[in-house]
Amino acid sequence: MQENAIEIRGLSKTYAGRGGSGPVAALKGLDLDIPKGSIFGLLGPNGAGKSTTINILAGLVNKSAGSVRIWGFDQDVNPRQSRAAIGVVPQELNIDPFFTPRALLDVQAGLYGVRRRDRRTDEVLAAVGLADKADAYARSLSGGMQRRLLIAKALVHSPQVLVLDEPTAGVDISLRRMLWAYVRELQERGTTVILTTHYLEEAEEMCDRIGIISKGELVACDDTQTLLRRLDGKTMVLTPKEALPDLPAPPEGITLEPAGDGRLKLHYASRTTDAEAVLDYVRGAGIRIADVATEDPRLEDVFVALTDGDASDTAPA
Ligand SMILES: Nc1ncnc2c1ncn2[C@@H]1O[C@H](COP(=O)(O)OP(=O)(O)OP(=O)(O)O)[C@@H](O)[C@H]1O
Repeated sequence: MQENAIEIRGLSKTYAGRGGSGPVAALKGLDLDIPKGSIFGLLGPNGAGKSTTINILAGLVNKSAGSVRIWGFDQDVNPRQSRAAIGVVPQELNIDPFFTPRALLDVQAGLYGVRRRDRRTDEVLAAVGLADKADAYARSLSGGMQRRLLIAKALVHSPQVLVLDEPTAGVDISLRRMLWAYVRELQERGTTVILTTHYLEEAEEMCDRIGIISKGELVACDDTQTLLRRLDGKTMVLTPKEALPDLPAPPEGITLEPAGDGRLKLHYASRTTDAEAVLDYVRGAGIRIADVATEDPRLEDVFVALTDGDASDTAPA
């Protein structure tokens, strides 16, 4: 049996330049497998190519080169089947204000050729908590409700793969919780979920597997736990009271970096090394502390680290 919900090979996209600027290579030969049944996080800094990838999956953007298989169907060979296998929730709230949720879902079901007797409008609306709004004008729905309606819209044709593009950007905590609970429920019922997010914590909490793209290329792709172990580097920045003495070699798990301005940076992995162990080493070295601060890796730092060579063991060839 086919193991992957999505198989992307050599995917490239070059946009014609906007406003007189030159062409933009948004994707440069992306290879990506997304296993069936997973909640997969597609991460990357602004402009990395996430939306381009998703829009190609959704059939909204034409690729320049490469191949895409969705649920085993090649987009070019079986466009109808591959399109039927995927539902995409866009970033923007683009709902016609004069439709009711029920009408909107009916139109969508029609577009996908779902027969009347097979329609699940009420079930889908109930699942996203909009049963009591089925006949209200969409313009009367709050932003959070509109987002849920977009998810319902992407689900009317019962796709095997659901893609959520930045689903929680600008969404309050309670709605975020609700969305995630629902995404988990979908996964339990067998749907493969792909989401893009800027929030590492969100990816950590939700995703079984994470792919990171940077400048149109995949720079890492791994199980979340494996990836996070590589990303949990912390830095303690220490300002000593006096000039630094000659330092003994640090214990395993701690590396030193003189900051050049008299301060000392100590890098360690918070999952394996306790901050207390770092401080013990500092005190043991006879350093008296005037000030101490810690730095967590930010997503941007992670990308820098991953593109600067140490990702070569997980980056695809
Ligand atoms: N229609 C377009 N025409 C020209 N260039 C585009 C177009 N759409 C995207 N780009 C460019 O392609 C690159 C990738 O953009 P894309 O939107 O896929 O990135 P992203 O990872 O989704 O970013 P973000 O996190 O900001 O949404 C960027 O340099 C962007 O400016």
